[in-house]
Amino acid sequence: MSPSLDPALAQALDQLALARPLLLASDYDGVLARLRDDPAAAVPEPGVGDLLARLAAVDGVTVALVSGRGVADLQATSGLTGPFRWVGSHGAEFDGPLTGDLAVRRDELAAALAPMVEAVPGARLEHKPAGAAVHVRTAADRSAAARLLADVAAGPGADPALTAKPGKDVLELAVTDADKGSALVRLRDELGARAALYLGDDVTDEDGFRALSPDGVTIKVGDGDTAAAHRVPDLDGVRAVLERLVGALRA
Ligand SMILES: O=P(O)(O)OC[C@H]1O[C@H](O[C@H]2O[C@H](CO)[C@@H](O)[C@H](O)[C@H]2O)[C@H](O)[C@@H](O)[C@@H]1O
Repeated sequence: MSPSLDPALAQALDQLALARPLLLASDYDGVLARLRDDPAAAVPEPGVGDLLARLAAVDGVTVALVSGRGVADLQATSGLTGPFRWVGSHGAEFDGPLTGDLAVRRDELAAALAPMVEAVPGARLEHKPAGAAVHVRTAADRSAAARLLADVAAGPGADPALTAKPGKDVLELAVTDADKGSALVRLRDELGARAALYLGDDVTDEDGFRALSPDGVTIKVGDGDTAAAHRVPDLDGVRAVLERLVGALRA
């Protein structure tokens, strides 16, 4: 059974459910899927895909997945197939895959990062559509892991043409300045949404929380400072939010 929600959040969700058009947006890793050592193993929590599909089937409701992952990776890893809006690469993939003109800078960036990552056992370089991410979750030497992230930030990451996207055991450098906040506002405006919700757990989700404040229902998953108006402790709390919305929308 899902945990009960804070009364203020429950009331905000019930109120939100009355609005049309309505945008329901969520981050993926750490929100809909538990964090794993292997990013390819981060599949949705049981039942979450069904809840999202039920919400997306309601007239006037759009469900959007807004992730740091590339859209192709997000679709393949999640296995989700609902009629969702897919926004990937922290907002850089909005209308489909990125065009080729960014590819050269992205590939040069990955080439510069590769020897730094190879020098730290367990660290991993992820090649992404709009940049490259240095992952240290599986680096056993935590000092070396922290040093690598600091060196990446101070070295290649100091290039003003790049945007740093810090996250959980990861530092991504992106060749665009897209962010989740701008993507959410664009989506909300395109839909003419009268109300919007965003669920997120990580640093890059704060752009989304700030962009939808003060009117949106913004929900931080887990601990830490946040600009979100509400909080749930974990992924069971996320399921409780989705279930509450399904009930309120009678989806
Ligand atoms: O914006 P999100 O949907 O939260 O995506 C953020 C990054 O998620 C992935 O990395 C994170 O999750 C992995 C799987 O649990 C974990 O191994 C890693 O330590 C986390 O940082 C993904 O690999 C990145 O591309 C996303 O940017």
